[in-house]
Amino acid sequence: MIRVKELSVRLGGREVLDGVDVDVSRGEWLAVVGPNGAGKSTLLKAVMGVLAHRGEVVLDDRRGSGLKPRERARLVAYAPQTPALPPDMTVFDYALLGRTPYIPYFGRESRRDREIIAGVLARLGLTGFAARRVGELSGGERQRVVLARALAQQAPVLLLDEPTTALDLGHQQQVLELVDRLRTADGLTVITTLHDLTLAGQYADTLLLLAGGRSVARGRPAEVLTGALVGEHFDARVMIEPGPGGRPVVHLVRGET
Ligand SMILES: Nc1ncnc2c1ncn2[C@@H]1O[C@H](COP(=O)(O)OP(=O)(O)OP(=O)(O)O)[C@@H](O)[C@H]1O
Repeated sequence: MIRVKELSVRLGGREVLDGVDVDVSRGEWLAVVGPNGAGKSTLLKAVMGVLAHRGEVVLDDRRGSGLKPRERARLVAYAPQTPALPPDMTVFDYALLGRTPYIPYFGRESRRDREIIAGVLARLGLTGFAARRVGELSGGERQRVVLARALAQQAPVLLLDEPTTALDLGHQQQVLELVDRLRTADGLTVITTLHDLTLAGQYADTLLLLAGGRSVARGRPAEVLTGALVGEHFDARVMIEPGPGGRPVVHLVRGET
C-alpha cells in the first residue's frame, strides 16, 4: 500500500532523512519511533507529499509525486502534530474541512457529509463540542478535533503524527482503539509516530526505529523494543518486560541517587 525507497530530505542544509526505506501493506499499522529530532515527522510529511524529497514514494501503486491534491486527499489523511487551527471556526466546520476532497468546486457539503461528521465526532466523544470554537478548546480536545478532520476524509491511508501526546490516559486508549477498529473493519493502512514506546508496541504490527535520519531497526515490537536498541538510541535506562499478548512494556528506570 505504501512503498518508500531511498527517501532523503534536506532541511536547513542538513540531511534530516537519509536513505529511508518503508514498506507498509494494506491494513498494516506501522509505528515510527525514535528520539527527538530523528526525522519521524519529516518522514510523515514526505509521505504526505508536503515536503520536497529525493527517493520514491508509492501510494496504492501510484507515484506520490504524480497525484493531484484532491486525489491525494482521497487516498491519504494526515493529522499533523501541531496544526494551526482557525480559532473562530466551530468544531463541526473544522471537521467538515476533511470532506473538502468530496465537495464539488463552488458546491456545498451534502447531507451525507454532515452525517459523516456527526458520526466521527460521536466516535471521538466530541458531539457536545460541535458548536464550540476551536480556539476555546483544551489541548487534548483540539487534538481529537484534528483527528476528527483526518477521519472525516475516509481515506484508506491514515498518517498520524503523535496522535496521543496531549491526551489523558482514557482518551489515549479511546483514540488508539478507534484507529485499530477502523483498521480492522475498513482495512485502513496506518502510520503513526509515537513517543510512548509501550503504546507503539501494543498497537502497531511493525515498528521502525529512526535515529539521526536513518532507519536503524525495523521489525515486530519485540524485535525493536529491546534494552540494547532503546538504551543506545534514546540514551535511556529502561527495563523491558513482556506485557499483554507478549508485546513489550517499556519502563524507565530511575538512576542511582
Ligand atoms: N524547516 C526546517 N529547517 C531546518 N531543519 C528542520 C526543519 N524542520 C525540521 N528540521 C530538523 O529536522 C530534524 C528532524 O525533525 P523532525 O520534526 O522530523 O523530528 P522528529 O523525529 O519528529 O522529532 P520530535 O520527536 O522532537 O517530534 C530535526 O533536527 C529538526 O530540527
